[in-house]
Order: sequence, then structure tokens, then C-alpha cells
Amino acid sequence: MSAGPVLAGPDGRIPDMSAQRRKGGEVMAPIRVGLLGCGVVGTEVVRQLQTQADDLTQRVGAPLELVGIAVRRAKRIPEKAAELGVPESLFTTDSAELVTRGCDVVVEVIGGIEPARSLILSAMEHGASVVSANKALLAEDGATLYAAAEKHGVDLYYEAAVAGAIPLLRPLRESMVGDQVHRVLGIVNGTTNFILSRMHETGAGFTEALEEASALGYAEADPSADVEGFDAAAKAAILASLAFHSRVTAADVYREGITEVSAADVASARDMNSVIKLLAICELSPDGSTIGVRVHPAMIPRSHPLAGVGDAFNAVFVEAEAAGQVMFYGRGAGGGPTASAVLGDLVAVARHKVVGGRGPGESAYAQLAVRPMGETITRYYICLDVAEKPGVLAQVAAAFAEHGVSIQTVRQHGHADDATLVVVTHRAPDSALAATVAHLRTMDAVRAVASVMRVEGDLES
Ligand SMILES: NC(=O)C1=CN([C@@H]2O[C@H](COP(=O)(O)OP(=O)(O)OC[C@H]3O[C@@H](n4cnc5c(N)ncnc54)[C@H](O)[C@@H]3O)[C@@H](O)[C@H]2O)C=CC1
Ligand SMILES: N[C@@H](CC=O)C(=O)O
Ligand code: NA
Repeated sequence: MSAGPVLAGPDGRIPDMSAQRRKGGEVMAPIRVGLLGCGVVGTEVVRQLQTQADDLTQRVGAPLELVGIAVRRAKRIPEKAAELGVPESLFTTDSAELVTRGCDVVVEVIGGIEPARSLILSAMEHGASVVSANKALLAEDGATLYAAAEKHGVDLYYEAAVAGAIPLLRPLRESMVGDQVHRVLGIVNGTTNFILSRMHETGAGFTEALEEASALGYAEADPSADVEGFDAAAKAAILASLAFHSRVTAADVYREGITEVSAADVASARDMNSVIKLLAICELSPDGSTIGVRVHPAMIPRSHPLAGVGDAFNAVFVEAEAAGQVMFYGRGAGGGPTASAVLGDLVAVARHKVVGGRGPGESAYAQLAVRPMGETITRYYICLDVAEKPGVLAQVAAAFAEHGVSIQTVRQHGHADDATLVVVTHRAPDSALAATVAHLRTMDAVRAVASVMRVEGDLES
């Protein structure tokens, strides 16, 4: 059953079908595409499919025929159809039926775990390759999806799932797969980068900046996934899996979001000519036997290349043995940029349908274990409210020394009851820093541990 003809372009023209003609005049059948979800990303996917119909036909070698668009609510169909200029008959609320219609490719941009997982598995079972933007699902249960893709001989592509428009997963899966990756570090959540940038640049409040990010289509349906770091953790799990050829799930990732980052932290960072960014860091241990995967806010100097990454932009460094450092930068969120990555994957898997063959499957052969966060070695910024009495500084320094954490700089602000000590440490294990902080909290001289933040790069003191 077909829902209709190849969609016309915005000028009303039917795409040029010359690319359908193969040697001997053979006509290539259209590649049948089913779309699950028509929200921020899905809407842009339909728009780009229409505006680029001719070019996509040429690039694939066959026209892409949109055979159905599954949406959740029927009452939105007339409005969506009018907005996109497509027939209402193309829409359905029966997503389970759409994936069994004999699609060549199913594009999943619903999000969440269920029903997305069941729909993808059913689509594969019915012979469809799958393009998805769903990092939450890939990070929770990518292994099941990969296994199904393998079993049914179809592709599973998900470039949009990490860092939106930026080509990052295919470079890791394909271009850099001959190298030994040591570290992947970057900003992979647009919403939190937008919020932190606003807090630094305009002094905007957290809630106000989050509302703006949601209105711009950057935030997840439940924005706590962004601000609590779950979205970045899912992306870190995907990056670590691909970089280190191991199976890493979201549950393996150490995660802190940005909800505890205060205006005072932002001001402190400014005093130290630094900024606060939510970083995802995936790294191989020096002996190559384990990996660390973490997401947390970090203070970085303004001179650091990631410090200038503003708005909802993302940027990721990949450090590899032979390649050295490679940087990826671009729009990490928003309907248009994300749809660009979806379309890239769609063309790739559609070509495979036309000429045969498949893209890479899962490569988890290395099976490296994820080490506990306590073993991570990094530097820290600690802000303490202290009583301004003789000997306090010595007591604080002794607490750090007792746990083997070496202090790089200490600065005191204010006097008497308002005194604040800002300590920046040398590199130390996370467990040692945690023990130091627990110790500081028991000391009479320390009124409060106001803030603890990890540091990347060399801060000015
Ligand atoms: N918005 C962005 O900047 C980016 C989003 N993504 C991912 O893309 C996916 C989609 O994101 P958005 O478009 O922003 O979300 P959205 O919430 O705007 O759109 C999802 C749509 O799916 C619909 N839906 C839910 N259940 C359905 C079902 N069973 N059948 C049919 N439709 C159903 C919802 O009604 C909604 O319209 C998510 O996995 C998200 O994490 C990835 C990168 C960037
Ligand atoms: N909510 C996500 C969307 C893209 O992945 C983000 O803000 O980065
Ligand atoms: Na991407």
C-alpha cells in the first residue's frame, strides 16, 4: 500500500526522475520512507525532503518517497498538513502499522525509550533500515538495536543523536576507525550551553534562559534531561562506545547537571578569567585497560578553545594516536540543523538500498570496563565560606594535605564573617577530593562548602 506519489517540490514540480534510469533504461523504484514523529525535528525533515527533492533523487540514485508520517494526535493533522503543504492522507496515528508497510527506511524522531524501541525493532523486522536521532534509546539499549539490524541485514544510522548537525559519529565509526582514540572531550548539549552562555554574557537567570532555549526548539520534551545532564550523559555513552569499541550505556556515565551552578559560581569564574561549561569527557586510562566517561560542569580558562563556544553550539575534540587533535564544531540542537544530520543518514542508507551493501555495525570487541569516578584524576575549584580568624588558612590547607590533595592557589575575598576562600588544586583523584570536601564540612572554621567544581585547562589565579 502506498500513501501517494513522490512529493512535489515547493514550486509544485515533480522531481527530475533522470537518476532513476540505470543502464538499459531500468527504472529505479522509489525508496519508501516512513517518518515517525513530526515535532521540532520531524517537521524540518519533511521540509528538507520537499525543498531538496530533485537533488536528493540525484544523490541517492532513486527518488525518496515519503509514504507516511506518524503523529501522536489526530487533531493536529490538518494544521500540520497545511503547514507543510502535504496531503492529510499522508498522516497516520498508527505508527505501528506504518513501520509494517514495506518501508525501505524508517526515520524515528519521536524520542524516548518506548514506543520508539518497539517501532524500530518492528521496522527492522519488516526489512527497513533505520535512521534515528534518539540518543536516550541508543545509550540505554543500543545493543538490542544493533543486534536486530545485524539479524535483519539493515542499517542503523544515528548521526543526529550526538551534536546535532555536526558530523561526529560517522567520523568516529568510519573516518577515524583506523586510529587509536585516547580522549573525546566537548560540549554536547546545546540547551545547557545556551543557558550557561546567557548567564555569563547577560547575567540572565537560569529559568529565563531555559524558557528561551525551549522556545527555540533546543530543549528535550522534558528539559530536565538537559539541565540534569542526562542528555549529555547519553551522548557521552554513545561517543565512548564508538571511540573505544566497547559497550557503554548511560548508566555507566558519571553525571552532574547544571542546576547547582549559581550566579556566584559564574562570578567566581569571571574573576578567574574563566567560564563554566557542561563538559562530556570520555578517556582511555594511560595503560589502555579501562575508560572513564563523565559529564559535569567544569571551569575552563577563557583561552581554552571550548570557552568561546556560545549559544546552542556544540564542539568536540577527538584526540587520537596518529591523528592528534581533531575538532568538530557546529550547531548541536534545533530542528533545521538536526534534520540536516537526519537527511545525511537518510541519503546514506537509501544509497545502500539502491546499490546494495550496508554501513558499519556495532564494534564492541574491545570490551573495556568503565572505571569508577573516584579514580578520575583532575583539578578542582573549591569555594569555602570561612570564619576570618587566625589559623583558618592553615587548618584548611592541612585538610587538603591530609587527603593528598595539593593546592595550586588560594585566594581570600572579604573579611570577618563574610570571608570566602577560593582554592584551586593540582591534579588529584576524585575520591581524594571527595574525602577532602567531607572533611572540610566537619570543620568549625568552615561555615559552608559553597561550591566544588572540576577544572579543565590552566586557570589564571
Ligand atoms: N530538538 C533538537 O534539537 C534535537 C532533538 N533530537 C532528538 O530527536 C528526537 C525528536 O526531538 P524533537 O523533534 O525535538 O521532539 P518533539 O517533542 O518536538 O517531537 C516528537 C514528536 O513525536 C510525537 N510522538 C510521540 N509519540 C509518538 C508516537 N507513538 N507516534 C508518532 N508520534 C509520536 C510527539 O507528539 C512529538 O510531536 C528526540 O529523540 C530528540 O532527543 C536530537 C538532536 C537535536
Ligand atoms: N536537547 C538537546 C537537543 C540536541 O541533542 C540539546 O540541547 O543539545
Ligand atoms: Na551529529
